[in-house]
Amino acid sequence: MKRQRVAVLGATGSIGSSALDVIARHPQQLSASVLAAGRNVDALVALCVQHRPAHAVIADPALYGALCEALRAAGLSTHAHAGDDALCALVAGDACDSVVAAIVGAAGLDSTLAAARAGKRLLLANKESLVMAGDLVMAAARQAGACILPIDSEHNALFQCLPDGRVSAGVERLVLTASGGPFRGRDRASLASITPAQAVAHPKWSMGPKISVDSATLMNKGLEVIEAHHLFGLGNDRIGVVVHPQSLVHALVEYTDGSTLAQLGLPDMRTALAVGFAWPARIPSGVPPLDLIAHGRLDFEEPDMDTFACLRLARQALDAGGSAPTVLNAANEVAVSAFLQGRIAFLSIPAIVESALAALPPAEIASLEAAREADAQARHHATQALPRHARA
Ligand SMILES: NC(=O)C1=CN([C@@H]2O[C@H](COP(=O)(O)OP(=O)(O)OC[C@H]3O[C@@H](n4cnc5c(N)ncnc54)[C@H](OP(=O)(O)O)[C@@H]3O)[C@@H](O)[C@H]2O)C=CC1
Ligand SMILES: CC(=O)[C@@H](O)[C@H](O)COP(=O)(O)O
Ligand SMILES: [Mn+2]
Repeated sequence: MKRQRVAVLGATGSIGSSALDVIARHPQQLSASVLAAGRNVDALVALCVQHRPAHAVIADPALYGALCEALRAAGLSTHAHAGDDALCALVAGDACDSVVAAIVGAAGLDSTLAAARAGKRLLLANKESLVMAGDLVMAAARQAGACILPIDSEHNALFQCLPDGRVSAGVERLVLTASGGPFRGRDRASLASITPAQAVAHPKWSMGPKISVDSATLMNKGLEVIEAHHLFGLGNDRIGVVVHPQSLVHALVEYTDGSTLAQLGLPDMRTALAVGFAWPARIPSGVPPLDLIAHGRLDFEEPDMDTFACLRLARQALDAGGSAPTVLNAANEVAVSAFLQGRIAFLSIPAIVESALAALPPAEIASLEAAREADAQARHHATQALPRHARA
């Protein structure tokens, strides 16, 4: 494996931390050459002290001075940058060979697209960019010859279970597993008083707050169905979801001959990241092997789409096509953020997403501008809806 210089976008987050852990295990093969974060200068500089990247990027331009000063105070020669344009230029330029796209939300779209357009090895965790503008990202990667390595655990699992990571003749169906989240088995009435702290307490995975809430509403699985559609080119009807509370089987591929191939492993994202860095080779990730005897059992059940309406809404958006998934994603981001701030109730999340989808008919997404416009309209609609859902 050639030594890769890696840009880690979202370095201060959960995926960023797992990626840096794997990189640090392989100093001969991997180095972190660019580290990027949103607003957390202290955490970013602490990572720079540890990993000595050539470049550090803070998204908020108002924090550029603070970043320069903190790097200087730490005695580092790391070059400071600020803003999305600077990040996209670094991602597309000679500073890195591969890019871990792990910024949370639609904020990750431009840098993901920049990596795809520049033909980089793209370790894609930021599922929202595919939901928002999947046709554009996939087309850009195809045109530039960028290799997309799915990092989302289910899609990484599918990639591993498919020959050459692609759907070809003989593949019948893809099946994503879902943990069911912290409220699996609960009825709708019991979800009315859920607090942010309860919603982010994922039973199996340690993740950032936004994706943790998405797992609790099952929106995460809905986003993942759309993500799988773009990555593997199959329709809604050939992408199944099965609840598997142990989170040990990450996804399955059903073949026409009756075979089902599955990928199993402990719920630790370092495995998917190691696959992304090394594929088609394999490198140690720090994750221990799965001891099936110790775990004892694997359970599977149907998802409850009446109680957890977000999965149903995401499937409807995929069927509606055009801007509907973009609207779904943007309205969900606004609603989840308001929920995390304690401004709206847990059950208002699907209500706000549903109302945005109903209010904004699907439009064609033929350009990045069209995706941005649909995203902005949905954010506006969802933001306007917040006062009607305000908690007493
Ligand atoms: N965590 C997981 O196990 C998994 C995550 N994913 C996906 O990976 C992505 C990251 O998730 P996760 O690591 O959990 O999230 P976290 O909340 O833990 O981390 C988010 C990262 O994004 C940065 N960030 C936030 N806003 C901006 C912005 N406007 N511009 C640039 N950077 C920004 C944050 O920087 P700062 O610290 O400065 O705010 C932080 O580094 C998401 O798309 C998620 O869906 C997919 C599968 C599994
Ligand atoms: C680790 C990962 O890939 C997450 O997306 C995970 O799938 C979340 O778990 P849920 O199955 O509860 O959504
Ligand atoms: Mn996932």
